[in-house]
Amino acid sequence: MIRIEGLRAGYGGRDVLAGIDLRIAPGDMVGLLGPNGAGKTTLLLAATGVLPPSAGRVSLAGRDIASLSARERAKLVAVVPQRAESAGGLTVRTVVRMGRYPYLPFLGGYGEGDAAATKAAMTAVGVAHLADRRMNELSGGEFQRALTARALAQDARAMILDEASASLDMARKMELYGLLAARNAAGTTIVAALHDINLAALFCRRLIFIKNGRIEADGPVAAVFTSQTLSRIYETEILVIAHPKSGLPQALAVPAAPAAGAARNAPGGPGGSGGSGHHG
Ligand SMILES: Nc1ncnc2c1ncn2[C@@H]1O[C@H](COP(=O)(O)OP(=O)(O)OP(=O)(O)O)[C@@H](O)[C@H]1O
Repeated sequence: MIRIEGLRAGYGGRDVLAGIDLRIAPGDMVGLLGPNGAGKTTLLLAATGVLPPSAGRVSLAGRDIASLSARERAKLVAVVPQRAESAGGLTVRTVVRMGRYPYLPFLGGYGEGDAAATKAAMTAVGVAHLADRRMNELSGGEFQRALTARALAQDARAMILDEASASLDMARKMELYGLLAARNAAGTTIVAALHDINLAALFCRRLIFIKNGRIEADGPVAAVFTSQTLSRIYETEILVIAHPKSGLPQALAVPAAPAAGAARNAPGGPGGSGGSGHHG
């Protein structure tokens, strides 16, 4: 679905990506992980044709991205960007409906099918009740969900999400990734950059770790989500345990120095089981 060869890209003449080679198969669900400033957003911007590469090439569904029109590209890939665009005074419904533009007939307007797809997308991410609200009057999480609804309405073959869950609470994260997993089961390729490595381990099949503009680890969750790999990539001690319900790996960070709350909050400690918790 997405093929990246020798990709170098960056800003102001300085390359951030040091030559990335990557293939994402149709129907895969991939988590893109790595420390702050690693190059995840840069990779996604270059992979979607927003940031011109300084070297290498990107193809979508077998076609060079540079040869695709904006409409053709939009039918192949829908993007949920990390940086809040200025959607200003536009309503949520208007922004979500913009996802339908690749299907607009020549000189025609939006039809009933577009209205239905817009409504279905807003309902799916739980922003239907905000349809008439302006984008600049939304909370961070609502704003992110509106942009996700726009990408859903776009009904593209792949969805690329850059930190689309960053402002979401735990329940909304589960909802969003459950929704993405359902889309993926229906055939949509999903690539999501995120910092929540545990969320990635629960929902993605393949994890790609980027660090300093290079791929540091890449493989099925069970192969790469290990204490050794995570500790090396994030340069801090990380333990991996099995999720008690699903058995999937989950990470626990270990504070370098005893955490202030450790004694107080430990079972048996003054604030632990049996204690009332907050004393003064
Ligand atoms: N518009 C820009 N102009 C100049 N440098 C930039 C720009 N955007 C990003 N960078 C730099 O490029 C590098 C990679 O940034 P990028 O946003 O791709 O990282 P990231 O892995 O997505 O980080 P994060 O997890 O913090 O979002 C960083 O050093 C960053 O400072």
